[in-house]
Amino acid sequence: PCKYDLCRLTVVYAGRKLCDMFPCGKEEVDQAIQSAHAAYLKWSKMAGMERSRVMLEAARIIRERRDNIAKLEVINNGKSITEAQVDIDVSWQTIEYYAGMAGTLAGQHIQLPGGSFAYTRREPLGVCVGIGAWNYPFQVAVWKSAPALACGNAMVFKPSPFTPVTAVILAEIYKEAGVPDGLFNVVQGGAETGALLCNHPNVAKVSFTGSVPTGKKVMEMSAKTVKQVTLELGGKSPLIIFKDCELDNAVKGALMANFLTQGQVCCNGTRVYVQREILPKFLEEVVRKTKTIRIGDPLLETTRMGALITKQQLDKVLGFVSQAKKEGAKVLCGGDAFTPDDPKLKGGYFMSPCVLDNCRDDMTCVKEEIFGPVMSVLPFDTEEEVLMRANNTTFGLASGVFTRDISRAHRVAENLQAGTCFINNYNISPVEVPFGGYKQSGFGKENGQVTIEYYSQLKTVVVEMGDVDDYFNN
Ligand SMILES: NC(=O)c1ccc[n+]([C@@H]2O[C@H](COP(=O)([O-])OP(=O)(O)OC[C@H]3O[C@@H](n4cnc5c(N)ncnc54)[C@H](O)[C@@H]3O)[C@@H](O)[C@H]2O)c1
Ligand SMILES: C[N+](C)(C)CCCC=O
Repeated sequence: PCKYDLCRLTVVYAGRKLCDMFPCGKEEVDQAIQSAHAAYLKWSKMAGMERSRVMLEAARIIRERRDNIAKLEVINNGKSITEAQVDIDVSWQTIEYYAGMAGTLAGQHIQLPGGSFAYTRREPLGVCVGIGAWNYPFQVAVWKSAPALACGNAMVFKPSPFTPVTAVILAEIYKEAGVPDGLFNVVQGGAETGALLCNHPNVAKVSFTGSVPTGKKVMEMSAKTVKQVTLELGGKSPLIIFKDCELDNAVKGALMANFLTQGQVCCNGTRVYVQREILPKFLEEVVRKTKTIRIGDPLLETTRMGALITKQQLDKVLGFVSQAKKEGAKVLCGGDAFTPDDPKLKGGYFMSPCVLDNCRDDMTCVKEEIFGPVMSVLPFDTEEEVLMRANNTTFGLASGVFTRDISRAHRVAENLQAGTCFINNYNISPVEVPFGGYKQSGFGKENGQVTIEYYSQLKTVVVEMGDVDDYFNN
């Protein structure tokens, strides 16, 4: 019998049981870390170019099996197949990108007096832990493992217990591509398994994606053995739409900022500030487009919105809508549980995407991360005012601005307190571009060249070419 979390976690899809999953306890976590360490000793001694070749093979396999993995991701998570395909494409691109970087990792040569010199070596950290959320299960596992492996580390990854499936597929692919056994290990489980990883003395780093409260706990546990930490946490990001914008793009951008993955996206721009003069037109268009979003079977190519992750999450999101109404918001569309016609989907956790008008900054729906398809719209008058309101939050993951005024766009981007600012689009994050939060949305980055620094450490080697000073006998 397992004493960790629930003895048996039942994973459901469309209200039906998908599989039973047994959370890993201390023994399994120890084994995973031990075997990862053994693999690390081999992998870290390989040349960057050798690691690169193995990673490129993993990317090739993912690309070849893209449609199959995407289907599994839909069943794992409930998002639409077209979104899942993008996630898998982003994933093999990420592995290719860091494979390319593996062969370029290098130090510096520093000339010192008398022919002496120093050099730096960029070295791996050791066994890194990745802990993932459920909204981008495969992609999050890749965003963490690709830079980690490129730098010569091993990784033990724990997916969310709600989406245990596709991280295992990734582990199988890495193995098939030729990484040493144990280099990328998956352990299953929830909070207690996660805590075992964060408290483990042989773990060098934890890269965590999840909520702010859990992120704080991860940081606290990691501090005990001074592990490095990357925290990719939640958000309540502002999207600012000025009256001089190209309205059609701003409306499409607001949908991109709110409704991908059923609104369960960390960087979503859920506080939509619209300049008062264009508010009626914006609302008319955004509601018209929201009402036509096709909700239903996520495995169909025509579907644009699938099911939320759990009944509990659906109830939580519907609760936010009820609370918003009580606090004076007006529901312009959606906000209800949705039952598709297809009988096999009856037990799924579908919801109609919701647009809320009459919102104020002090409302719960405007202050708290909902993590569901709910857009709160707020009017504003001036740039100065909207910047102050947009920044009045403890979160700082992302932000967006729509305007045709190029100076205004860059000035607003400079003054928004967030890790990313999208100008005239939203939720665009190719692998070359660093992604990460400000304030309580976390620290450290994923993607881009800079992430190499979060998975490696710099050793300085100082070389004396002359004699040692006789300082103590002079
Ligand atoms: N910034 C980003 O890149 C990003 C991306 C995706 C999701 N998120 C955030 O994640 C949240 C939603 O995901 P969630 O509900 O899975 O978050 P969560 O914090 O509940 O769980 C995240 C992960 O942490 C594990 N966990 C829970 N308690 C733990 C503990 N005490 N010690 C160690 N691990 C523990 C969970 O099992 C899961 O794997 C949202 O707030 C969202 O904004 C952020
Ligand atoms: C790919 N997106 C849409 C930028 C989401 C990144 C992961 C956050 O939840």
